[in-house]
Amino acid sequence: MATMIETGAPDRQIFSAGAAAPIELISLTHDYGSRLALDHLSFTVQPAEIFGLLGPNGSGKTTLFRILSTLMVPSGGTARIQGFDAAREPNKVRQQIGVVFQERSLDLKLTVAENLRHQGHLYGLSGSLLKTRIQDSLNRVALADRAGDLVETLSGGMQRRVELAKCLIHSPGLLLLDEPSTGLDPGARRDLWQYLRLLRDEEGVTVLVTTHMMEEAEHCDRLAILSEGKLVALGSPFDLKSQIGGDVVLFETASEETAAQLAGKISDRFLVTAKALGKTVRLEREQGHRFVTEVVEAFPGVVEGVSVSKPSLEDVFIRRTGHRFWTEKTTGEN
Ligand SMILES: Nc1ncnc2c1ncn2[C@@H]1O[C@H](COP(=O)(O)OP(=O)(O)OP(=O)(O)O)[C@@H](O)[C@H]1O
Repeated sequence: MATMIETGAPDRQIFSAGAAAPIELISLTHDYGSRLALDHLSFTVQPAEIFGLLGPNGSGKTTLFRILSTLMVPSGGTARIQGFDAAREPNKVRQQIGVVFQERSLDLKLTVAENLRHQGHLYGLSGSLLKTRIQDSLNRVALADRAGDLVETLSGGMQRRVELAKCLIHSPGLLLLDEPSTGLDPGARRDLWQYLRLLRDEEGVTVLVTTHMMEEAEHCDRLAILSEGKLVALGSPFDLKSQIGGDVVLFETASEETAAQLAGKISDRFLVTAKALGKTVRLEREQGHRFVTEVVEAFPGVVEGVSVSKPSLEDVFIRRTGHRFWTEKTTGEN
């Protein structure tokens, strides 16, 4: 994946030269009364990249998604889509985007083609042009042979692909997908990502996905990681993880108090930054396995469990925010 990003990115940048960015956020802010949901977000999404918005519950993904899809006007700052202001020029923006919401938007009692036909009519398409677009859209998601079937007879994964075909009917350059893998089994997820990559590679479509799943975020070319409405990290999954040196080492202890004490002792003795997260002590270190032995020998009887691993996106989140991606209240959802 990393190699593909490295070789693909320069081409995409050449492709983007001179054109308006698919998405440009300038100090974008939104509050719901006293609650600040988006806090001065600024970043740009490049043409023909799959861009992920990753964040835990309440980080602001849905709020941003609703602003980009013109369902909501931000309280401050600017969101531009292909150069158009999402708040001031919503109709122009809608022509540029295809949106797939989490909730199903298909009519189960109609056929696949009928669903697409209705969508085409909403965009002013008709006659032979609409017919061609329906055919093309279904070809793109490998469902042309199911055009005449009732949607209710398709599997969940196929229905998700019809949603994708539906949002492609007016040939948008930018797709906005809200938690696209929700409810899909692993095989259907793989298929979905394969179609997104095809759209990116063969048609230069830009894709923005929101997700709270690390494994899904790993598929993206670049990510914006949000926490409490703030941008805490921006970059490719590979680069973000590379910024964390060595291994991530976790020591489990019996209590939060023990973890806090152990973190202090490890920091003092070994001159590393060890942090207590609940009952766990976390640190980053080259040669993690060797270091584990040193710590266990130095502080006998305190460590109840150990893990050593390569940095993950969760580690990036912890490094940038100082807390876990999933708090005690939300664990179990991931
Ligand atoms: N209609 C609303 N009224 C008041 N506060 C809201 C409203 N919608 C969202 N919020 C608050 O704004 C913040 C961001 O919420 P948002 O739904 O954008 O997060 P999210 O990242 O999409 O979360 P999730 O993954 O749970 O969908 C949260 O603190 C949430 O409680």
